[in-house]
Amino acid sequence: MVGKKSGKALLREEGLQRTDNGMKQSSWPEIQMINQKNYYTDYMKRDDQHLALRLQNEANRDRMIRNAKDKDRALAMGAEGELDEDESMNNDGLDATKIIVIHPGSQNMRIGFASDALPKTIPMAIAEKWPINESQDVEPRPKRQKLDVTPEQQFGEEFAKKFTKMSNDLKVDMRANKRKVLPNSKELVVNYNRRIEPEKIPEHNDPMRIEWTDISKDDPEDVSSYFTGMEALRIPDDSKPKYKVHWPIQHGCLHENDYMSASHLINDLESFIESALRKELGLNRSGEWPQYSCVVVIPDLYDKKYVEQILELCMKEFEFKQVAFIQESLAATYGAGYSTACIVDIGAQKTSICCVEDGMCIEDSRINLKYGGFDVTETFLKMMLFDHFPYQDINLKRRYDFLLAEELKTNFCTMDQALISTQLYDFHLRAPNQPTRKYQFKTYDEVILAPMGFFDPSIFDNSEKLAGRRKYIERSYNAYDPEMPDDPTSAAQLAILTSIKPSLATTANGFTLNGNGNMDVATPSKEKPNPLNFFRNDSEANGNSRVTSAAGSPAPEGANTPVPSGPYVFGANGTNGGSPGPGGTTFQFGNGSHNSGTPNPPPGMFVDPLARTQKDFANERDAVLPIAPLDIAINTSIMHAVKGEEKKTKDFYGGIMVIGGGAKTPGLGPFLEDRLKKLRPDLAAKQENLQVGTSPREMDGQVVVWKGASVFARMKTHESWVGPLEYERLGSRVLTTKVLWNY
Ligand SMILES: Nc1ncnc2c1ncn2[C@@H]1O[C@H](COP(=O)(O)OP(=O)(O)OP(=O)(O)O)[C@@H](O)[C@H]1O
Repeated sequence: MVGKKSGKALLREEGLQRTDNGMKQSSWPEIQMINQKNYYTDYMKRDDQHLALRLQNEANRDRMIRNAKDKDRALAMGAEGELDEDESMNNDGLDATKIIVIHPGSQNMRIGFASDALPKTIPMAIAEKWPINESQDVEPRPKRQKLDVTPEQQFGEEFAKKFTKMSNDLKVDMRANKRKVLPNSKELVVNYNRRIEPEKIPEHNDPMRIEWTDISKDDPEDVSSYFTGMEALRIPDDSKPKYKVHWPIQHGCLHENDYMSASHLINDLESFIESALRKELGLNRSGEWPQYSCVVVIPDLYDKKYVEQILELCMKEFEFKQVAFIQESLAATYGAGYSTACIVDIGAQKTSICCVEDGMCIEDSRINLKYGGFDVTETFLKMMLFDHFPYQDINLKRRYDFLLAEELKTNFCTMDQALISTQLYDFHLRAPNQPTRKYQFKTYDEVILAPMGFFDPSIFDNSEKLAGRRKYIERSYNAYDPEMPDDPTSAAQLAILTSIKPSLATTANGFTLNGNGNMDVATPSKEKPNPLNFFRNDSEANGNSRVTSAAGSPAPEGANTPVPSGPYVFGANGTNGGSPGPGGTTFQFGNGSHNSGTPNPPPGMFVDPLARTQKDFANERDAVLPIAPLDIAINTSIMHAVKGEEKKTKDFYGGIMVIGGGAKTPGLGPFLEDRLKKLRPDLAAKQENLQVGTSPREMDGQVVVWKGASVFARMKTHESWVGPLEYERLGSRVLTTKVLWNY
């Protein structure tokens, strides 16, 4: 029987093709069928796509066979059940005492076994014999603009103005908070400090005298020997022979500016880790290292070349059994035991912010700012020197002065307004081969204004933070397209950079990103709009001023493109309900930006031939120093994480965790919370909607990342380990299948 379609079915079919007014029913693009004749895919055809899986399966099979054999043996011996799972797992390299966890940092490296409760912390410094030491090599820090002038003049007019303004603003704020403000506190401090002469104490009478590093056992002719950590920092500056201290990592990146060649830098990194393995972990014989697995913590916005370099060191030099990587923020959530949080990690020279949800970093929320606790130390000294600090010769490039300055900052800086009054303190200056000198000095608002730099980073000296970057080590490019930079970037980071350099809002290929994160087609070059118009139209027209003039950040090109100045205001009148869009000044930039940072133009669209290439765009982006007030940066990060979802907004604002050494500044948490509440008054009403906390269970905020990495190291379920066989076959390409995120 020949079937007939029902009337309804016929109508339905017709309806799909046309409607009464002849228009299509859906605006979804029609997807053409793939022509099977010409169809090609390399999915699961390349070695790197299935090698990891194959090796994993082989390992599982071996383990099952081994377990079965063990069970048979146990049965034969009549001891069934005695073999517990943990015991059998020990054979698979998951014995925590055989896993090394390393967290390198700009100032400190943390290292330990995954079984340790706490890591060892070592200053990440290495000293080698050198014709001159570091304080002779570069000018003193804080950088004095003029010498032989009064202390108030030595840092230049701009600093003087800025410091005075911050001082006045603080007074106003303190009065508004009903705190006592005496009119002459500053004069009292200055008058006291300028009169002080140090009291000399003979070294043998100083009970706290420092044991300087004994270099007599180091052969002066042996150029390959070195000291690391505190030993390096305690080598007398005037030693014979002289030593120079290098810091292989600065601002969270390889410190190219400190070296004459890439190989020297990498050698130092290797020597530093090697010395930590020997001295701190007691693994003296290199023959032992292949028995150990290693987990390395890397930044959220890492440089691929850096990760690949570490992988190479671990595989080829240390010959570890296997290596795994974890990102800092993710590790922090493991350490704290949270599944969802906004992690704010204030280190020595970088601050990273990232929203983590269900065990994954939200890629577009990652932000990496180039400031941290070291900037507070330097600024505190600058402010104290300005106020006639009695030890005017202090120089952060001298080892003993650096240690002293860190001590002063840690002991006296606070963000608690209640503690701000004229205070009398003392310190001991201990320098090698000199009598100890005891100084007294007074402080007033310097102790709070220096850490307030986190919220007004133009007070920091940002002038040389990008110096020497990519001097030797090029950025990473896509293996199949050598013109396509492929270091990870994020929409939130780009928003920060764009707020400093608005021309970055135009992507490579000439596409302008609008406030919705969509691309506007570029007009031909002659009529190409000034990129700043984008901001004027979308932001300033809405009454939101934007953009900072963060000191040290390059200004946009062209005299006719002035940087709009003024405070950062994100969100419409500060009440943007978490949805970035044209109404606010939060910008959401394209999807899939983790690859190149800029979306590719949609097919068929006009591409301006004169527009920048992806490489130009990356160059331009890399030339901008990412600096923004901490509260603004957190807001930007969360906005890019939640993409307008109200529940998520509350989850992240309600779970901000500040960690890292810089976050130990007393009063920082409540101060930050207060600032965020002013930025987001819509969330401020309920305490649980906006909360800033530190690491739980009184865990030291400096080690929570390491702790989390050690938890990760002990997990039996993840498949992130890279073994020598995979590395030998695939090289660094193995990371694509082995890390938890898009590599
Ligand atoms: N109690 C404290 N109060 C204030 N600051 C502190 C305190 N303890 C440590 N710091 C500061 O913390 C910083 C070091 O922090 P941390 O060890 O987290 O940095 P890092 O991991 O080496 O750096 P980065 O994250 O930049 O790579 C230093 O600037 C130090 O002065």
